[in-house]
Amino acid sequence: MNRMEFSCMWTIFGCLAFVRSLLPVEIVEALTRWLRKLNSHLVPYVVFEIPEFEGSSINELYKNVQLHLTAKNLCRNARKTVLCRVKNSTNTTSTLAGGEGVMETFEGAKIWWTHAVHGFKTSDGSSQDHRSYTLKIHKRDRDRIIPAYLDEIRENAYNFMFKNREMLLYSNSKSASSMSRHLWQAIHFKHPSTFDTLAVEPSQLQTIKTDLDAFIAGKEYFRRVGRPWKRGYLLYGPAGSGKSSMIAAIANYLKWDVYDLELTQVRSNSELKQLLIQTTNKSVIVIEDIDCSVCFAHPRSRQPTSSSSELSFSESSEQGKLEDDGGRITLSGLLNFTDGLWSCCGNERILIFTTNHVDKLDAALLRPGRMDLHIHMSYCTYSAFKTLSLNYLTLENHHLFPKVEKLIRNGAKITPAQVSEILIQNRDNSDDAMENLVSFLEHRAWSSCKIHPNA
Ligand SMILES: Nc1ncnc2c1ncn2[C@@H]1O[C@H](COP(=O)(O)OP(=O)(O)OP(=O)(O)O)[C@@H](O)[C@H]1O
Repeated sequence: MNRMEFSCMWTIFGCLAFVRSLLPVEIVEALTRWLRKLNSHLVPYVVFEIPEFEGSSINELYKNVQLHLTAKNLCRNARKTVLCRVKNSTNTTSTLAGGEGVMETFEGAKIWWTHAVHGFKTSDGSSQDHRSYTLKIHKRDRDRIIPAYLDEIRENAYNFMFKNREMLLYSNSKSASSMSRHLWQAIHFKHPSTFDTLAVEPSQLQTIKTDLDAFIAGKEYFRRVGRPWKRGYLLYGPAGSGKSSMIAAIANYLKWDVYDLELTQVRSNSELKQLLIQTTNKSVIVIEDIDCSVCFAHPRSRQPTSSSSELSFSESSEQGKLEDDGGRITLSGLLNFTDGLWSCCGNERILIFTTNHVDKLDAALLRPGRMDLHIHMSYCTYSAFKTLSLNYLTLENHHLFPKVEKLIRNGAKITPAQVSEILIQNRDNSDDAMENLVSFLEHRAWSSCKIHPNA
């Protein structure tokens, strides 16, 4: 703008102010209303600014927007992005660079995002950045969209954070409960087992994945049918069939924390209730070897035990009457833990029981609603063996594969743990690994008298 234009502009402003002072207030107000209408007709958008800081505190919404855009991978459409890594994450993510913009649609409305970064000097002379996002939306969509859209942003940001943070493994040790009101102690959970490393039948794996996916997507469904949003799995099978590995794979798949509940350390039903209350949403609660922790087997025929590691009762829970054993946990306490009123104190929890002896468990514990999915972790099948040989030896084929298949199909029992041990010991020589495995299987077949090794 040159000097001439500048002085013209000031002359116009001056004239307008003069005219305004001459007009009656009613006319000024009517004119203002009319000008606003004209403006809204000519510029049909509203713009919201979301600064990084509100005073000296961080504006959570700014962070949420950043994570939301990253989570939805919207930045891929921008010309320039900033690469970063969320704390405790191994994933690299991208966010919008300053001056960049992207567009998304939400419930039919178009929403434009721009990221602004302005450098400025602080009073002590140092330079800092002022960052903000601006959201532009059509005026007609504002009231319809904004509240739900902000909720969506918050939820996406939370889920993204959750997926990228470090997972925790909690345990209820006695020292934890005696020292503080916190009944759980946590360490970082870094188990390497995933659905890709697990050697189980592909169809079984698919069933579990489908069930998990349906569960986590089922918030509205569970609410509509009036059921607490939780799921119970029973993993059963011989020692070394991969029950613990499956739990770790489930937790890694969901990226949920794991609460490893040691029942023998729990002193009463009320402590069990407290432990449940102190678990967080989106967590896997595990009770391993349930048959060894609590004396459930054939309840009516059992005598109460005084052993501190075994908990006793005298009647089946479904009939209602259980022994009041003066402060220790009972079957009814455990059943309440799994599906009583207190079990609904949070959301999105998966409860997993494991046992090597499913036949020893009380039917009350196994019924649907408590244990919704019964997962049989079996001895190693041929396809499970192939997964292990690929994972441990990168071996897709070998002239001894048909022999292994025949031995396994004819009933030679070997657990995935035993197979992996043989493969890991011979990981530098796949021929040795296969020969050792075959002789192990032959020995198994021979000792179980199912087949003769030379058959
Ligand atoms: N199905 C499997 N797939 C891949 N690896 C397995 C599998 N089963 C066992 N393993 C290997 O064997 C080891 C022991 O298995 P895991 O502890 O999961 O078995 P488990 O059934 O829980 O045994 P237990 O009943 O004795 O607790 C694992 O660390 C893993 O390396």
